[in-house]
Amino acid sequence: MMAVAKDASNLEEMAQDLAQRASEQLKSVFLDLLNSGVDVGGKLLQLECSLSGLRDSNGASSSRMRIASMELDTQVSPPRISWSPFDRQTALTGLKHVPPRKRRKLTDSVRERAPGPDQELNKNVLTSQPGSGVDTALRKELTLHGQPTPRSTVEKFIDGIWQSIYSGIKLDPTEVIEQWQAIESSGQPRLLTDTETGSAVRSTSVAQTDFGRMNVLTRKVSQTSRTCRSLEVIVQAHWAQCFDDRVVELTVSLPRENAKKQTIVEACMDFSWSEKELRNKMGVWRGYHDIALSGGWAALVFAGMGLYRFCKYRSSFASSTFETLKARKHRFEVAADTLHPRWRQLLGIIGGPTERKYIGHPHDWVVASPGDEAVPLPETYHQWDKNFSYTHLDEANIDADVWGALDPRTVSSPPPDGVYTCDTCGEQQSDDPPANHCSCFPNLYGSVKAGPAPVQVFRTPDGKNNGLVACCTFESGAAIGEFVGQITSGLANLDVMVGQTDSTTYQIWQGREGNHTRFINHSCHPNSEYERFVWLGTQRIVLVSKGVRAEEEITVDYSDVYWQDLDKVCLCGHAECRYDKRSRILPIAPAPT
Ligand SMILES: C[S@@+](CC[C@H](N)C(=O)[O-])C[C@H]1O[C@@H](n2cnc3c(N)ncnc32)[C@H](O)[C@@H]1O
Repeated sequence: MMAVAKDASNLEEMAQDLAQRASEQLKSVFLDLLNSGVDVGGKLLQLECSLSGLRDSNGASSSRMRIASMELDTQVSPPRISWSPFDRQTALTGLKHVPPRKRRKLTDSVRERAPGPDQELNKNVLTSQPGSGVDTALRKELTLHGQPTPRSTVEKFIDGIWQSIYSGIKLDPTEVIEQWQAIESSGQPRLLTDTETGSAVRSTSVAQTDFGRMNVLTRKVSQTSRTCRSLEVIVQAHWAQCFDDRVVELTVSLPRENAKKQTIVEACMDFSWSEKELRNKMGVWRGYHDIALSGGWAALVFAGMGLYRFCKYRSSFASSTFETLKARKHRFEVAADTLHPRWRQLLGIIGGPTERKYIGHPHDWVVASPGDEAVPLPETYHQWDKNFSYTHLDEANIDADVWGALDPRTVSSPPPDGVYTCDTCGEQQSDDPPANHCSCFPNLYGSVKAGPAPVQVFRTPDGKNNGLVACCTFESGAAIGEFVGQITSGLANLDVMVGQTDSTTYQIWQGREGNHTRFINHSCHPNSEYERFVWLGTQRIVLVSKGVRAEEEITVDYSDVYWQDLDKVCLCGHAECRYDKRSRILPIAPAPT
């Protein structure tokens, strides 16, 4: 496959687009070849797509760029197809160098069953003592499980929806109204400060500078523009439905073809467009309509930048695409309703329902089987505890009855100069982002908070009750969350994490309060692991991805210590499961605590 670009500035965008489409087609070319029965003589075949630019931005002729490549190895049985994705860095500038990074990984047990009265509390699973089973983990940023992760166009489209729902930009129609009122009252565009709109004001003096004010204005205009764009696609999708309704209306007195023609003429008159222009737009708007119909309005409203292209080229418009979107409809709605409480008001413009369906914290809802509505979290524990409730915490809660004013996780007293240094990277740590230079887990510590982790509590189909599913990819080395709960001691016969510093042993219990890490199930082949980390002199337990794909269940190894005295069967389903054959087979996992 060869494509030619006239202008080098378009090359990269064109390459990305072609790479996406080519990668989907190359595989079927190879599969056709194999199915046709052609004898390729036990060879290694390579199929490559490249893009050539006639000249670069300086007018010089530019070289060929490899955008996709696939290998067919017929030396093995069955033949193996491997794929190299388009990588901008590789294609344009050579391989990006990612420096290895030292990490403290917990190689021993992480979760424990709190010992009963006859057991000793002596399993020091988390310890900051040197030489205690700590080793180094290297960060792999570009791969998952060491493999490139090809994503189909539909998967990328869905990724875009999740990223937009979880991005810091709130989709809120009141922003548009406030901006409009400000323009009306002063007769010209005016900067609304955060105080005027009731939002949190940044405490630093930067907020008072021209730059700070410009940041606020730019954010507001971006938000406004995004909201208007959402209104636009809602209206256009609804227009496609109204078009069909009008055709049906006219069909009462006209043959169907004539009715359609007349509807087009009516629309061309109102839009002042030629029929060709209208048909072009109609194709795209019908795409918006089909997305809203299958994935719900949230799928359309939060679709990322690729929406127009997705609907214009329609290369993925197959029934399977719409089934895929339909299966995620309620998942999108749970996230959209809880993170953007006012987004449904946008539907008011077409007379659609504006009432929120899912109220509360994103993890107050358990997403269920594809197509089913989400259920309130407490309901999923009623069979064990009719009064179940769960409080979502951002920070650990220290049990004052046990510890008083002391935080047992403290590993060092405040340095005389007040400056904490990271044990891992050696850089200065601070809760004040401009003063912080440690970027070990930037989504958890020291940076401006990026919002909640893109994960959902889901109903497992195999008897583990709930679990945690990733909405977006977590690259290997990325933090999924801190193990947050009640910092206590002396609990018995409950699931706890045991932590230990040089001087103290403590328990973290997530039974009634904590965060999303509480819902993570065990697997004998997990895709995440716990690492200990010290932030501002306090020990933290961080769940770190080993390469979690979007839509995959997040799992961790609870360890032998957890399972050894437990009368439970492991339901992880892995071929090398260590605890699937226990003395007693239970139909459903006992009450998670
Ligand atoms: C921390 S909770 C995990 C979330 C839990 N599934 C829930 O619904 O709340 C730990 C409990 O989940 C269940 N569980 C986790 N992993 C499991 C596995 N691989 N096999 C069986 N049960 C598991 C056990 O009941 C365990 O006590």
